[in-house]
Amino acid sequence: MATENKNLSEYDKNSVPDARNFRFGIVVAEWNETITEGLYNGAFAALIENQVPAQNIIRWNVPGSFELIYGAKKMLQTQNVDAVIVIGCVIQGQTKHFDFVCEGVTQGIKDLNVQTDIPVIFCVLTDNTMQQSIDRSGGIHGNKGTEAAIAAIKMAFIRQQASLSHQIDNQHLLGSGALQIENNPLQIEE
Ligand SMILES: Nc1c(NC[C@H](O)[C@H](O)[C@H](O)CO)[nH]c(=O)[nH]c1=O
Ligand SMILES: CC(=O)[C@@H](O)COP(=O)(O)O
Repeated sequence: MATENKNLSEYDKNSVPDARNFRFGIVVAEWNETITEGLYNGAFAALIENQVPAQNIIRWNVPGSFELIYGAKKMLQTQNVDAVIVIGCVIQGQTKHFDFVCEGVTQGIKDLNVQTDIPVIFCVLTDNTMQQSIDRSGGIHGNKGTEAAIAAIKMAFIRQQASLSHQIDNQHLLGSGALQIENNPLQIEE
Protein backbone atom coordinates (compact mmCIF):
# COMPACT_ATOMS: atom_id res chain seq x y z
CA MET A 1 0.00 0.00 0.00
CA ALA A 2 1.50 3.35 -0.99
CA THR A 3 1.44 6.30 1.38
CA GLU A 4 -1.19 7.97 -0.80
CA ASN A 5 -3.61 5.24 0.25
CA LYS A 6 -2.78 5.49 3.97
CA ASN A 7 -2.77 8.46 6.35
CA LEU A 8 0.54 8.34 8.22
CA SER A 9 -0.97 10.01 11.29
CA GLU A 10 -3.72 7.48 11.84
CA TYR A 11 -3.18 4.65 14.33
CA ASP A 12 -5.17 2.37 16.63
CA LYS A 13 -4.64 3.82 20.12
CA ASN A 14 -5.70 0.49 21.63
CA SER A 15 -2.71 -1.17 19.98
CA VAL A 16 -0.15 1.14 21.60
CA PRO A 17 1.46 -0.11 24.85
CA ASP A 18 1.76 2.09 27.96
CA ALA A 19 4.81 4.24 27.22
CA ARG A 20 4.99 6.38 30.35
CA ASN A 21 8.17 4.68 31.62
CA PHE A 22 10.05 4.66 28.31
CA ARG A 23 12.75 7.17 27.31
CA PHE A 24 13.24 8.18 23.66
CA GLY A 25 16.08 9.79 21.75
CA ILE A 26 15.26 11.76 18.62
CA VAL A 27 18.06 12.74 16.20
CA VAL A 28 16.97 15.43 13.70
CA ALA A 29 18.75 16.41 10.46
CA GLU A 30 18.93 20.16 9.74
CA TRP A 31 18.79 19.75 5.94
CA ASN A 32 15.26 20.71 4.75
CA GLU A 33 14.57 21.83 8.30
CA THR A 34 11.02 23.07 7.66
CA ILE A 35 10.18 19.47 6.83
CA THR A 36 12.24 17.85 9.59
CA GLU A 37 10.75 20.23 12.17
CA GLY A 38 7.30 19.16 11.03
CA LEU A 39 8.29 15.51 11.35
CA TYR A 40 9.75 16.16 14.82
CA ASN A 41 6.59 17.96 15.93
CA GLY A 42 4.51 14.98 14.81
CA ALA A 43 6.74 12.53 16.64
CA PHE A 44 6.91 14.62 19.83
CA ALA A 45 3.14 15.11 19.92
CA ALA A 46 2.47 11.39 19.45
CA LEU A 47 4.85 10.47 22.28
CA ILE A 48 3.21 13.00 24.61
CA GLU A 49 -0.24 11.76 23.53
CA ASN A 50 0.81 8.30 24.69
CA GLN A 51 1.85 9.47 28.17
CA VAL A 52 5.60 9.84 27.56
CA PRO A 53 6.80 12.65 29.88
CA ALA A 54 8.50 15.50 28.00
CA GLN A 55 11.61 15.03 30.15
CA ASN A 56 11.89 11.48 28.77
CA ILE A 57 12.44 12.79 25.23
CA ILE A 58 16.02 13.75 24.29
CA ARG A 59 16.61 15.69 21.05
CA TRP A 60 19.91 16.09 19.19
CA ASN A 61 20.40 17.89 15.85
CA VAL A 62 22.85 16.81 13.13
CA PRO A 63 23.75 18.62 9.86
CA GLY A 64 22.20 16.20 7.36
CA SER A 65 20.60 12.81 6.97
CA PHE A 66 23.93 11.05 6.44
CA GLU A 67 24.98 12.20 9.95
CA LEU A 68 21.89 10.54 11.45
CA ILE A 69 23.86 7.29 11.59
CA TYR A 70 26.63 8.64 13.83
CA GLY A 71 24.19 10.74 15.86
CA ALA A 72 22.00 7.72 16.57
CA LYS A 73 25.03 5.59 17.44
CA LYS A 74 26.28 8.12 20.01
CA MET A 75 22.75 8.66 21.33
CA LEU A 76 22.23 4.99 22.12
CA GLN A 77 25.78 4.60 23.44
CA THR A 78 25.61 7.52 25.89
CA GLN A 79 21.96 8.13 26.74
CA ASN A 80 19.66 5.81 28.69
CA VAL A 81 17.01 5.41 26.01
CA ASP A 82 14.63 2.59 25.06
CA ALA A 83 14.46 3.56 21.37
CA VAL A 84 15.91 6.15 19.00
CA ILE A 85 14.03 7.89 16.17
CA VAL A 86 16.11 9.38 13.34
CA ILE A 87 14.40 12.18 11.37
CA GLY A 88 15.56 13.40 7.96
CA CYS A 89 14.32 14.59 4.59
CA VAL A 90 16.26 13.76 1.44
CA ILE A 91 14.99 15.33 -1.80
CA GLN A 92 16.16 14.41 -5.28
CA GLY A 93 18.43 17.07 -6.80
CA GLN A 94 20.19 17.23 -10.14
CA THR A 95 22.78 14.53 -9.43
CA LYS A 96 23.08 10.98 -8.13
CA HIS A 97 23.97 12.27 -4.65
CA PHE A 98 20.38 11.55 -3.60
CA ASP A 99 20.87 7.86 -4.31
CA PHE A 100 24.06 7.62 -2.26
CA VAL A 101 22.71 9.56 0.72
CA CYS A 102 19.49 7.52 0.82
CA GLU A 103 21.27 4.19 0.45
CA GLY A 104 23.94 5.16 2.97
CA VAL A 105 21.45 6.22 5.64
CA THR A 106 19.24 3.21 5.05
CA GLN A 107 22.12 0.76 5.38
CA GLY A 108 23.61 2.62 8.34
CA ILE A 109 20.39 2.61 10.33
CA LYS A 110 19.80 -1.02 9.43
CA ASP A 111 23.29 -1.84 10.72
CA LEU A 112 22.56 -0.13 14.06
CA ASN A 113 19.40 -2.25 14.45
CA VAL A 114 21.43 -5.39 13.77
CA GLN A 115 24.49 -4.53 15.86
CA THR A 116 22.93 -2.89 18.93
CA ASP A 117 20.17 -3.76 21.38
CA ILE A 118 18.27 -0.48 21.02
CA PRO A 119 15.68 -0.14 18.23
CA VAL A 120 16.39 2.72 15.82
CA ILE A 121 13.31 3.91 13.91
CA PHE A 122 13.73 5.16 10.33
CA CYS A 123 11.83 8.44 9.90
CA VAL A 124 13.65 9.64 6.79
CA LEU A 125 11.67 10.94 3.83
CA THR A 126 13.28 10.11 0.47
CA ASP A 127 11.19 12.16 -1.92
CA ASN A 128 11.28 13.31 -5.51
CA THR A 129 9.91 16.77 -4.73
CA MET A 130 9.46 19.18 -1.83
CA GLN A 131 5.71 18.85 -2.25
CA GLN A 132 5.90 15.14 -1.55
CA SER A 133 7.80 15.96 1.65
CA ILE A 134 5.26 18.59 2.66
CA ASP A 135 2.45 16.10 2.08
CA ARG A 136 4.13 13.54 4.41
CA SER A 137 5.18 15.85 7.26
CA GLY A 138 1.76 17.05 8.37
CA GLY A 139 0.11 17.53 4.98
CA ILE A 140 -2.52 15.59 3.08
CA HIS A 141 -0.86 12.23 3.73
CA GLY A 142 -0.40 12.83 7.44
CA ASN A 143 2.85 12.93 9.37
CA LYS A 144 5.56 10.27 9.15
CA GLY A 145 6.84 11.54 12.49
CA THR A 146 3.64 10.31 14.13
CA GLU A 147 4.06 6.92 12.48
CA ALA A 148 7.69 6.75 13.68
CA ALA A 149 6.80 7.62 17.28
CA ILE A 150 4.20 4.84 17.45
CA ALA A 151 6.69 2.41 15.94
CA ALA A 152 9.26 3.49 18.55
CA ILE A 153 6.84 2.82 21.42
CA LYS A 154 5.93 -0.61 20.03
CA MET A 155 9.57 -1.60 19.47
CA ALA A 156 10.60 -0.39 22.94
CA PHE A 157 7.84 -2.58 24.35
CA ILE A 158 8.97 -5.60 22.33
CA ARG A 159 12.53 -5.08 23.60
CA GLN A 160 11.25 -4.86 27.21
CA GLN A 161 9.14 -8.01 26.86
CA ALA A 162 11.99 -9.94 25.26
CA SER A 163 14.30 -8.96 28.11
CA LEU A 164 11.77 -9.99 30.77
CA SER A 165 11.17 -13.31 29.02
CA HIS A 166 14.91 -13.99 28.91
CA GLN A 167 15.23 -13.25 32.63
CA ILE A 168 12.37 -15.61 33.48
CA ASP A 169 13.90 -18.39 31.38
CA ASN A 170 17.22 -17.98 33.18
CA GLN A 171 15.55 -18.07 36.59
CA HIS A 172 13.75 -21.31 35.63
CA LEU A 173 17.02 -22.83 34.43
CA LEU A 174 18.80 -21.78 37.64
CA GLY A 175 15.97 -23.11 39.79
CA SER A 176 15.93 -26.47 38.00
CA GLY A 177 19.66 -26.83 38.44
CA ALA A 178 19.98 -27.29 34.71
CA LEU A 179 22.04 -24.15 34.52
CA GLN A 180 25.17 -24.33 36.71
CA ILE A 181 27.07 -21.11 37.26
CA GLU A 182 30.59 -21.63 38.58
CA ASN A 183 31.36 -19.90 41.86
CA ASN A 184 27.69 -19.12 42.14
CA PRO A 185 27.36 -17.32 45.50
CA LEU A 186 23.87 -18.79 45.74
CA GLN A 187 25.13 -22.37 45.16
CA ILE A 188 24.92 -24.41 48.38
CA GLU A 189 27.96 -26.62 48.73
CA GLU A 190 26.94 -30.28 49.36
N1 LIG B 1 20.84 16.74 -0.14
C1 LIG B 1 20.47 16.39 1.15
C2 LIG B 1 21.41 16.12 2.14
N2 LIG B 1 22.74 16.17 1.87
C3 LIG B 1 23.73 16.29 2.92
C4 LIG B 1 24.15 14.93 3.51
O1 LIG B 1 23.11 14.35 4.27
C5 LIG B 1 25.35 15.12 4.42
O2 LIG B 1 25.01 16.01 5.45
C6 LIG B 1 26.55 15.68 3.67
O3 LIG B 1 26.83 14.84 2.56
C7 LIG B 1 27.79 15.76 4.57
O4 LIG B 1 28.11 14.48 5.07
N3 LIG B 1 21.02 15.78 3.38
C8 LIG B 1 19.68 15.71 3.69
O5 LIG B 1 19.32 15.40 4.84
N4 LIG B 1 18.74 15.97 2.73
C9 LIG B 1 19.10 16.31 1.46
O6 LIG B 1 18.20 16.53 0.59
C1 LIG C 1 20.16 14.50 -1.75
C2 LIG C 1 21.14 15.53 -2.18
O1 LIG C 1 22.30 15.55 -1.74
C3 LIG C 1 20.71 16.46 -3.26
O2 LIG C 1 19.52 17.09 -2.85
C4 LIG C 1 21.78 17.52 -3.56
O3 LIG C 1 21.34 18.16 -4.73
P1 LIG C 1 22.22 17.97 -6.09
O4 LIG C 1 22.08 16.51 -6.49
O5 LIG C 1 21.56 18.88 -7.11
O6 LIG C 1 23.65 18.36 -5.81
